[in-house]
Amino acid sequence: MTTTTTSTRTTVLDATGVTMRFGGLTAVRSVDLQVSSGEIVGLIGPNGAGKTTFFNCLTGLYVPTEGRVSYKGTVLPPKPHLVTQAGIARTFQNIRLFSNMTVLENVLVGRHTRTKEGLWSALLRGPGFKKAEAASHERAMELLEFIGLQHKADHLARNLPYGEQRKLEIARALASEPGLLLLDEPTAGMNPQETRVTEDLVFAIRDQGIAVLVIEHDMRFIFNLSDRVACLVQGEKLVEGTAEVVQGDERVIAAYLGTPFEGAPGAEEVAEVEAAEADAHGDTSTTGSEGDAK
Ligand SMILES: Nc1ncnc2c1ncn2[C@@H]1O[C@H](COP(=O)(O)OP(=O)(O)OP(=O)(O)O)[C@@H](O)[C@H]1O
Repeated sequence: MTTTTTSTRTTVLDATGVTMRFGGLTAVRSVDLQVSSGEIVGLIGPNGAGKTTFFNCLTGLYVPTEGRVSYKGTVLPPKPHLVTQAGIARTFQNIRLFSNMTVLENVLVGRHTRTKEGLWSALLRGPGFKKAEAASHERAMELLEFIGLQHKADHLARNLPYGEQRKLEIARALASEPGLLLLDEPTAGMNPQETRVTEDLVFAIRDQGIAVLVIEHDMRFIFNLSDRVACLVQGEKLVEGTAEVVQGDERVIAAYLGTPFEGAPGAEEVAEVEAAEADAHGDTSTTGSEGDAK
């Protein structure tokens, strides 16, 4: 359902009650998240909180055990290529470039969901195909210019420095002309200078009308960047709000420091396990544990 959230903004992504279980482990538990056009939303949480699993549910890599994911009012089919076709593109935590292809070819690969020319047209290399090929090439070069890598168009991807490989992944994702871009730890492994450049790049992407949802562990980066931040802890959304709200929430601080807090996700289960362990050791006291809420 596409709803107007402010005067001009519309809901691009609407995830409702998304739950993902792997056997006995609930990696994501009943998470709701909306992203509107023109917005940058940050997704934070300690290691293992379920952030990437949630991304995988949004992009069709996983079929959520429960819940629903809609893009611009249409429920998404759980197939990655159909999700890309619908308008959601992503990058991965671990860079997934075609290392033996050139920089330009990597971006061209990202355009395949937007080229209409079929197999026969490609094999016969007719005028329709040549025209489409030229248009794709032009668009790919524009994107390389946008990320500042046009001068390396014919370099092999594997020869790029790490920071540039991350940028190339973003260009490849943009080549599919998304309305929503999901970035999974875009500054991982970057130095502070590269991180600043990436921050400007994400703002520029947003200014082109693309909504952005970004997972990051670099708190300065995420709080500078995001209009709104959601924090996952043990698969549950603990809090969502502006940088000030989330930064000031004691539960978020506690979750990062591993300090237990009242009502923490999983706290009941931890208490049960502790009680069972204490019973097994013939100890009647269940207190005294300094274990975290994980
Ligand atoms: N395919 C899978 N099968 C079984 N368990 C999984 C699978 N994928 C993720 N998990 C588990 O789900 C939980 C959440 O993992 P996930 O990678 O989503 O966390 P994360 O918040 O992205 O962590 P990080 O910040 O370290 O990347 C972890 O306990 C992880 O081991």
